[in-house]
Amino acid sequence: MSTVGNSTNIFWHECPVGKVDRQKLLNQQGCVVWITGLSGSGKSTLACSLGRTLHSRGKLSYVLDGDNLRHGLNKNLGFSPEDRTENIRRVGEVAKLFADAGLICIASLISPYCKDRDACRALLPENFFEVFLNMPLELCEERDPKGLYKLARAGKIKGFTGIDDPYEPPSNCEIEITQKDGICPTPNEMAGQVVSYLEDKGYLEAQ
Ligand SMILES: Nc1ncnc2c1ncn2[C@@H]1O[C@H](COP(=O)(O)OS(=O)(=O)O)[C@@H](OP(=O)(O)O)[C@H]1O
Ligand SMILES: Nc1ncnc2c1ncn2[C@@H]1O[C@H](COP(=O)(O)OP(=O)(O)O)[C@@H](O)[C@H]1O
Repeated sequence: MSTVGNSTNIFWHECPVGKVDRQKLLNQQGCVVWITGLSGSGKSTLACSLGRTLHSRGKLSYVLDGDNLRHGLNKNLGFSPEDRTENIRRVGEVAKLFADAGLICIASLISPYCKDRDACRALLPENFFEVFLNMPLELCEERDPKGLYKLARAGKIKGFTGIDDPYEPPSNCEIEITQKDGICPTPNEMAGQVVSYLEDKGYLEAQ
């Protein structure tokens, strides 16, 4: 019997079919690929390209996209530091469940604070891979596909990441994607970098 947070008198139930059984079924290993970066850095593009590449190789993945989750699970959260922390905490817990289900879970959120990303990593230390989409603010702002940077510069959105809210770059990420000679890798190339990493680590086959 345990007490966890505000939950008292609770019990953990084990099921006879476990993560290893599910991984055998899927011929892959469950993990979390956590993509962090500024708005407009290409997180959703990479997440979709990675999902497509894995799918074409017969690997089961699922994308948890920050913007999308804010339409449902996280619709009661805004962009204050406390709400962003709660947003990341919830997605970290959901990602952990997907990884336990045996899936390659691709989480794609700005996740601007190191401590929040580190807390997610601590939920599954062996199977958490942080991908830093390290694109310059100038490029993200030039892309501005939703016009949000323009609104933030005009003071019409307050607390916008990179403008008047901080983005803390990771110091311990597994994969960093950057421009080379001022050129951004294509979505396919970005996905390829992540797939190669997963393949080298043996995640694309059962244990
Ligand atoms: N103030 C502010 N700052 C940053 N982003 C903002 C803000 N307001 C709205 N948006 C839109 O919300 C998307 C980011 O949601 P996330 O859940 O990834 O953010 S966070 O991780 O909680 O910081 C982000 O999507 P992406 O552009 O895909 O990153 C924006 O479309
Ligand atoms: N590797 C890339 N090369 C060229 N354009 C890109 C690349 N990745 C993303 N983009 C473009 O940049 C914009 C922002 O990408 P998006 O994936 O929506 O970023 P984020 O999810 O980080 O906000 C989109 O218009 C997208 O088509």
